[in-house]
Amino acid sequence: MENLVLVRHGQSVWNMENRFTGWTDVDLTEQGKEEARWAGRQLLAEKFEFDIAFTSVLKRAIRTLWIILDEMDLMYLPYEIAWQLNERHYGALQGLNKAEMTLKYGKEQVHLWRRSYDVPPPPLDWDDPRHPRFDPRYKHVDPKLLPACESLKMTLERVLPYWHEKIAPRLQAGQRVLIVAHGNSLRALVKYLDNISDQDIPELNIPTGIPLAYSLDKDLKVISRRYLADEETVRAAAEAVAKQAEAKQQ
Ligand SMILES: O=C(O)[C@H](O)COP(=O)(O)O
Repeated sequence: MENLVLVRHGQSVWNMENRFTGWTDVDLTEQGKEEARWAGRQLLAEKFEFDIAFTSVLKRAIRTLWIILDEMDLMYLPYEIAWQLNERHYGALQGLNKAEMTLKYGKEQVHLWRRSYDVPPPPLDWDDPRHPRFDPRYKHVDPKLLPACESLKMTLERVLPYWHEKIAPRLQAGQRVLIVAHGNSLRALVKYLDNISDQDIPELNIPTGIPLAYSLDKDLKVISRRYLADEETVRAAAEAVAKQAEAKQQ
């Protein structure tokens, strides 16, 4: 039986509006809540059990976790929330429409911002009211660690220490772990778990609301991984994520 399950939050309001979201704290849409319910029912039907869960400090992920736990009758499960599992910070792109940015900056540039390993989006200005240093949920975080934008590499550099310090020890102790996070914080973790190269990572898109189950050995090496949905469903959902930035016909 798999001992680690990753779930990207259900569709959010800005996913629906096709806006770059990053650290903006938008909620789930009704479709997103239904995706979360579906994920919970799938995990229950396949008799998954968990000892602990982890999520970010953003409500779209937290609410997805709550809904999954409710569907599994596991509302008592302990869980930890961590800014280190937040979505990649999309900097000054946050709030802007992905397709409109493709029209403005071109397909290649937007693809680099969304899917490259080490090209960050344009940063927020230091005094931009959206800068995390003004957000009370990060008041206990060293301001030097709070980003004005993040590449996937920068995201991995804050996800991985949290994985090693807080999550890996649970797995090595034999606990079964559920992580509900975001498209790019999970791309970072999957890059590490699956040993995906910097050159290949742009091809990876993670769909919302479909559990990705891993079996890890005692050294946390991947024995197996699978989505809890048929191959065509996963392919189509991942392709839809990739196409979000396609310029709409004017
Ligand atoms: O932050 C966002 O906009 C989304 O959650 C992920 O966006 P992306 O798929 O364009 O990276």
